[in-house]
Amino acid sequence: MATLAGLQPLFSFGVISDVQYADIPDGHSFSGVPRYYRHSMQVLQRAISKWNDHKKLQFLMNFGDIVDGFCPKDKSLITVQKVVKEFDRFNGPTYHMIGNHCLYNLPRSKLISLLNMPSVHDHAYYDFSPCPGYRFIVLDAYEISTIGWPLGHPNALAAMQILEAKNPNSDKNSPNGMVGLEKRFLMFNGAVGKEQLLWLDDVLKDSTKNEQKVVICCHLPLHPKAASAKALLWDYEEVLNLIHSYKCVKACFAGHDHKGGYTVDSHGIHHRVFEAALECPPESNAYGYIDVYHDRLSLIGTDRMMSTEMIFN
Ligand SMILES: Nc1ccn([C@@H]2O[C@H](COP(=O)(O)OP(=O)(O)OC[C@H](O)CO)[C@@H](O)[C@H]2O)c(=O)n1
Repeated sequence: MATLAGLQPLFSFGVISDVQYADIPDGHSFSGVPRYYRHSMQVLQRAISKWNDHKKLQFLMNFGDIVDGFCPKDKSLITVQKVVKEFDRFNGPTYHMIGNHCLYNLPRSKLISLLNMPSVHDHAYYDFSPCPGYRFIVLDAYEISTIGWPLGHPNALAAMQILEAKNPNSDKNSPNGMVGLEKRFLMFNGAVGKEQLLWLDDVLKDSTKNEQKVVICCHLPLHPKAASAKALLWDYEEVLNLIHSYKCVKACFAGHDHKGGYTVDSHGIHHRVFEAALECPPESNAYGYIDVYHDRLSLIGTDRMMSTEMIFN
């Protein structure tokens, strides 16, 4: 059936990021931005109701940081379960990503099962195809990371080596004295690493063979013009070089940089970073849904989540 705007979407899905719920009083970020730890649950509740009312959303994408690092650690498990239970009110599946705050609370293996991630070999990266012409790839931005791995794990050691080489501060969350894009080498960020890049290459090859358009989802932003340097994936350049060697990737979506952002890169790929639910003052919202067409993605945002029309080259 045709609408005023043209054809009906092929499918639609809901988006939300950085709920960072905790049953603790309001606070603020390290740089002083207000954070509403309890209210973020209400943002999610309102989002779920709206998404269910819509009736035609096929699935949800949650861009990570389901729980905040300040959540008392004896409450981590029940807090994550509480937020997952809220997502479960949606009449369809939710695809989750792991964020740094998730890993401050629980080990990754526990998160992978709690978040019901369709992972293979216990990885927090995976892909799925909601319709024959589209493929979604979910990256794990913390595969190489000092957080979330058991003590002495090779991936944690590799991450520490990177931080030692790139960040001169004793507090590796501090960007003091660091310049430009080098500021991304902070402990609250991470990298996808070589193994995941090889997997990504395989999935992009297969998507190309199957003539599928690809949407990449990652907790950490992949493009410096869509986010501040302090929020970027450590190996964002390797990921960009790889996806630029294919023509199938149409959009990259992320969270983590709470103010949100958007750019179209030199290869026509849309990079959209979603505004955080956590930083919505009482009664305001940050969630949306995306209508997917053959030639574009149309984000319809609520309140603080900016609507964005993403037309393909
Ligand atoms: N200069 C800093 C900044 C942060 N920290 C500590 O690092 C932890 C994570 O920081 P937080 O701002 O909570 O991380 P988010 O994932 O919510 O947000 C990402 C950024 O906005 C990206 O730009 C936390 O414990 C901070 O206190 C720090 O020590 N020093």
